[in-house]
Amino acid sequence: MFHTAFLDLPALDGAAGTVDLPGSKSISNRVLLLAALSEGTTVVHDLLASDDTRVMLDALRQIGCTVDEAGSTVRITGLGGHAPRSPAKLFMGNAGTAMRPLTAALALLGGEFELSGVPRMHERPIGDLVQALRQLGCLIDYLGNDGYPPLRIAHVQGVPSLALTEPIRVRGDVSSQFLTALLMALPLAAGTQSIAVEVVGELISRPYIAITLQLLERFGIVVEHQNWQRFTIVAGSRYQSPGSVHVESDASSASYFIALGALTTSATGQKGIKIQGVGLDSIQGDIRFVEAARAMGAVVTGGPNWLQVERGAWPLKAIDLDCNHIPDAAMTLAVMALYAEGTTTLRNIASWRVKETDRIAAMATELRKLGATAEEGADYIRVTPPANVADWKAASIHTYDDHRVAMCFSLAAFNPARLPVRIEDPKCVAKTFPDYFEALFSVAQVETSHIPVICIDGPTASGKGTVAAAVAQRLGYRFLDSGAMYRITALAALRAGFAIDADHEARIATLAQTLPVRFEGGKVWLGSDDVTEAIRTEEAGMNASRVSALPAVRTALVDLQHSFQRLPGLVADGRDMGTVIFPGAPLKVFLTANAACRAERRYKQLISKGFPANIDDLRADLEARDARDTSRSVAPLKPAQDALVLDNSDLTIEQAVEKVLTWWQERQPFAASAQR
Ligand SMILES: Nc1ncnc2c1ncn2[C@@H]1O[C@H](COP(=O)(O)OP(=O)(O)OP(=O)(O)O)[C@@H](O)[C@H]1O
Ligand SMILES: Nc1ccn([C@H]2C[C@H](O)[C@@H](COP(=O)(O)O)O2)c(=O)n1
Repeated sequence: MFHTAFLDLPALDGAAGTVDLPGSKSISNRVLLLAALSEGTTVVHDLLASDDTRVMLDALRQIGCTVDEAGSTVRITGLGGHAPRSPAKLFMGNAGTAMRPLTAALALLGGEFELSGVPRMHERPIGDLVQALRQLGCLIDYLGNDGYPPLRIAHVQGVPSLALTEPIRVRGDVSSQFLTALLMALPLAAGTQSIAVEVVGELISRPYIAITLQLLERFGIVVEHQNWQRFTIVAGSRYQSPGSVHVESDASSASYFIALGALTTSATGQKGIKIQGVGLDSIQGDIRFVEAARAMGAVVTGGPNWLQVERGAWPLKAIDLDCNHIPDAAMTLAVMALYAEGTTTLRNIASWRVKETDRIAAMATELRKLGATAEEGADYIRVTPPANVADWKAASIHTYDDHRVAMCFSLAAFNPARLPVRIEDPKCVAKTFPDYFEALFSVAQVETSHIPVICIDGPTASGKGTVAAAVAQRLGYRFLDSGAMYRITALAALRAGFAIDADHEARIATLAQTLPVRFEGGKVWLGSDDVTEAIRTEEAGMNASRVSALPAVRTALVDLQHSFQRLPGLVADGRDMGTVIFPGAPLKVFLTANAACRAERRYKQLISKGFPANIDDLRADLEARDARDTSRSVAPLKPAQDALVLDNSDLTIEQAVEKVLTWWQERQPFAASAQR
């Protein structure tokens, strides 16, 4: 996951390949709650690991369920008729799929609970559910504003006596989660009598209710319904664990990759995008996004657990669609509309206004930043793409702590104007798809020379490794420590019994070409040996300097260094990054510091690691190393012609990092809007 303040996506050319999607959020949280209410142990396979499932799991532990996690498999031993542990304060984050059903279940189970969330959760309505529960006889207080969380459930005496003879009435036109919450909780009270729930107003997002009914059935609860307006929980209903449940992949998450298949082709001739984990027979309503994508031109085929998507009509066809049945996935259509001929209208999406953010306003605002025309109404959005290629703009997309805004706007990186797109706060995707951008990059195609590189070259101990690593971390870019390649080569050569000299040049070069080197978890591996420490000694640095003067060795290491230039970008540190390895890099920094300063830094560095050191010897060594590195015949250490020189003798590390980031920022087309 990218924890950076923003993530810059360079213009992407195409996409092809296979993606495995994470589990469905809707199914995951429903299954967790049903398992918690059941008797016995349920093993849940392929559970989504995300912010929303995390808050549900934490809450279930707090109320007394046993929860054992092993990767994506979770074993839950439910309450099975026992009282939940109380009192308890439960934090629900921004997870509507946890807040609403838990409120209903705990209100019926009895006990004292406070349920709260992030500030946005406290703006998301829950009044209609609370009203329905109060109608039943549950005691629930608002702790902030009426109609909104945080809430207090106040059944100190345990299970409340409930008024079940009359049908329970609940509004269906604000959020279908209110009805889902009641349907999942009411079987707790349906021992001797049937319980009826009547929907007031039109039921929105009906497919989500269908998921609820299907999962209830798997847990032994039969619910009959008449025309989706009246639901009856049959008397004698009891939650029974099915033993194990597999969570299918998230159909809403699939929408980004279905869109990707529809709007891209592959330079390598591969055919489209294959999506694994969810198929045309999915129980999730958002699978009907496939119909909308087909209407826009996508060619979609599929089987029980997979989808294959290829570009069909191009440009895409504009559509006018009632999206009530696919409220979440429909956001992806708004971005696909950027690639359509004409105006796309998405209707009946009033629920967008009470989701993680006001999604209608958010989508309209951000689409306009890209150069599109976006008109918003109370329950619709109308999108007309930029009139010409030249009308596209490089935008910094604000994401409103809304995972879907972040994910669907990543698709704007395929714009015909070849402009980069900045996604602010990319970690918001953690709500449902923590590794979304990694999955996107695994199938996205871009000519390597278009992947941005920042080069930081300079003499030894100037701080370039430290600064380069920090810049890479701030941008979410990969990091290449090219000096490590030479250090490892020297070590491997000595271990193979080769002296580091011209006589052994060819053999060392052959060795370098096939180095079994891996950089993993902050460690450097040579085959199965952890050489992290061994390559960091002063002696190893001097040997690296010697080996790096052999032209054939330099040539042998070129491909390995180039292989680091991958999405979303690279920061490379060394001696010849800007002059030889990445001569087209848009930013080249030559980082220096005076010799006294560098010797002192190295001295402190070694002493802090417990290595003995002498500052005069260190200075003599680094000057000798500088002399060899600058005077060798191939790729000598020197600033590239277009490099910016930064003497950081009097700068702190953070100041040097900020300077490089400022230079980088000045080169970005969306510099101004990123300052928000
Ligand atoms: N601006 C700075 N102020 C103070 N200390 C710094 C500064 N920059 C780097 N250092 C410290 O100097 C030491 C050497 O830095 P670093 O290892 O990044 O240098 P380098 O140029 O990559 O060296 P080499 O080429 O030998 O690998 C580190 O301990 C680092 O924390
Ligand atoms: N791009 C590079 C990187 C390193 N070297 C050589 C010269 C250095 O003295 C030696 C060790 O580098 P360090 O880890 O200290 O950065 O490797 C080079 O020639 N070209």
